[in-house]
Amino acid sequence: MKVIIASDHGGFNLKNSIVQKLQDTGVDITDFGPDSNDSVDYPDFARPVAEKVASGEYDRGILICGTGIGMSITANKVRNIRCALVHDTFSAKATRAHNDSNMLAMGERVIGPGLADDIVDIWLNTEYEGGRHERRVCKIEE
Ligand SMILES: O=C(CO)[C@H](O)[C@H](O)[C@H](O)COP(=O)(O)O
Repeated sequence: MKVIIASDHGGFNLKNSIVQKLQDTGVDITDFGPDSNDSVDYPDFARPVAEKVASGEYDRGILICGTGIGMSITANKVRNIRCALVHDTFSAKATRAHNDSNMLAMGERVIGPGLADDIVDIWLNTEYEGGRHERRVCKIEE
């Protein structure tokens, strides 16, 4: 699975710690940036990353800002993106199983790195259940 990640300045430290963790566990992770915690505008990172996931260049995308909200709002404007804003492990599992989410957004100012690592691990490793959920996901795309 090919994964791409980006942040703004508000999510810079959490992004780096997630990149390190995923690299250590052998995940194919691409860091889209930024490379410093200088102030940047989250749509400038969310949109291109969402487009790379929507095009199939990457299988999944992870976006981190201060709250995750601006990133998720932006990503969900790209067709075929289902970006879930998640700050708990139950939702991480549910959004993969039920929504087939292909992007994950989190806020560095909301949760700590330990919980974020657990969320990422669950989100990357939970399969979509299909079945009754397929009809609903299709309606989102329509
Ligand atoms: O988009 C956001 C809120 O929905 C993010 O939390 C941003 O990181 C935040 O707005 C950035 O705020 P700052 O005061 O410029 O650091």
